[in-house]
Amino acid sequence: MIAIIGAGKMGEALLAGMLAKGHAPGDVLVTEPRVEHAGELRRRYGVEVVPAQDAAKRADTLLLALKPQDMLALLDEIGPHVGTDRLVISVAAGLTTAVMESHLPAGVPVVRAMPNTPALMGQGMTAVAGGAHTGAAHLDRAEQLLGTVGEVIRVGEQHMDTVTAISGSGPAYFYFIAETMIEAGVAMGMPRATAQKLVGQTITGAAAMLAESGEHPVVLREAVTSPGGTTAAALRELERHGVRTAFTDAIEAARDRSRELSGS
Ligand SMILES: NC(=O)C1=CN([C@@H]2O[C@H](COP(=O)(O)OP(=O)(O)OC[C@H]3O[C@@H](n4cnc5c(N)ncnc54)[C@H](O)[C@@H]3O)[C@@H](O)[C@H]2O)C=CC1
Ligand SMILES: O=C(O)[C@@H]1CCC=N1
Repeated sequence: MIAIIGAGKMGEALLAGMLAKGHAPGDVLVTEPRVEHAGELRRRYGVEVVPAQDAAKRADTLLLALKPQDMLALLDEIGPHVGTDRLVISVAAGLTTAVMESHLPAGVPVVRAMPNTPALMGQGMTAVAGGAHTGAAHLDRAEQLLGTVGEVIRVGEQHMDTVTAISGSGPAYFYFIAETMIEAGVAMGMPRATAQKLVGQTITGAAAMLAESGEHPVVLREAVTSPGGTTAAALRELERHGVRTAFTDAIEAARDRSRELSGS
């Protein structure tokens, strides 16, 4: 039995993705304190919504998807019901396995995972790192579970704040670019629906080329950039406005915020 504790944006994406990939609703418990949302989850997915302590007593794998700021109080609440035969997987940004372990009984295995919202479409990217009490079987279990909603890689925990900044937050950067491109088209007089279609399929096509060609993005970009043409004119403006530096600084800020959240 799996329990998803905290079914907000990320928890619900994982829930929906897992059910779509064949997990039976009867094998998944959910804890969600927002009463109205809990009712919606019951109706939409046919899962049982229970208090956190019940979820902790009944499930062998606990997938924690609360905000980092709420996590330690939750661990203190469920800790007495979590034995060393369970697996705790947290997707919270920043929180280290060591901090979480210190709020659970000694020896409870904790995996720190960082998924992203495309998990909802079975296209997630998740990185996992083990803590002091996780063995190969625990990481295999986490990888198998999160692998139902996309790809999984294992990293050393020292890389998890960088993972969070790149792939955890990453979808938002692409949505930001998409939004900006759509607005540019609209500003030039194009109907919004047309701009949205052009941008959506351009991102999908570019992503497919990147994924399937195996080429470095620089090579793919050069193939778009005709000598003396439109792309060169556009890229010159992006460089003039420091967009490359802005992205690097943005990703560093996300990494630093993730580190700060470890003290939640
Ligand atoms: N949104 C995203 O793209 C990603 C989020 N995460 C992580 O997922 C976690 C949740 O983030 P979001 O889903 O964005 O936030 P959210 O605010 O949408 O979801 C948090 C959920 O936890 C529930 N909750 C609050 N207290 C609770 C308690 N005591 N017991 C059970 N549930 C409780 C809330 O009602 C809410 O539904 C965070 O730790 C975040 O770092 C990780 C990867 C990506
Ligand atoms: O914004 C956040 O803090 C979470 C973690 C990664 C994506 N969303």
